[in-house]
Amino acid sequence: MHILVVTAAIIHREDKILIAQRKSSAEHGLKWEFPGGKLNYGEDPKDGLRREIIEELDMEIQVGDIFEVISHHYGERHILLLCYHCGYLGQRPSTRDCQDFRWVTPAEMAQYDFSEADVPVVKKLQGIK
Ligand SMILES: Nc1nc2c([nH]c(=O)n2[C@H]2C[C@H](O)[C@@H](COP(=O)(O)OP(=O)(O)OP(=O)(O)O)O2)c(=O)[nH]1
Repeated sequence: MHILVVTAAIIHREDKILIAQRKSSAEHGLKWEFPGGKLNYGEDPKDGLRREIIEELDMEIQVGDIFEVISHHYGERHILLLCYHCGYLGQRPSTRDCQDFRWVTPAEMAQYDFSEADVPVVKKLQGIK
């Protein structure tokens, strides 16, 4: 048994945040999430997050301060989700390793089906934690 460390980016562009939809073939397929992924052994979390955003969206970001840390259990699977505020550097994202993406306001996130672990993150962004 071990904890899976996952980094996720809260990428701000004016009043909107980038959300991504998982591929239908992935676990939690078609759920919406904050883009990111699993941290590799020995990797700095901010470096890992920059790497994941390139792999997923083919885009460079500036990784800032931590926004929230979520400990969540999906059955036997325990994940530690590190969510960082990130700066948008102006590059257009692409669906390199995701189904879709959208720029949405925190209020608009209510219309999307997020992975369970993200629900408290969405609430915090909406200011209703
Ligand atoms: N990236 C990301 N993953 C999340 C979020 N919420 C959440 O429960 N997860 C879960 C889904 C997965 O079980 C795990 C992340 O795995 P992943 O499949 O995205 O990671 P990865 O890109 O490194 O995957 P892979 O190389 O193994 O295909 O964390 C979130 O907001 N962002």
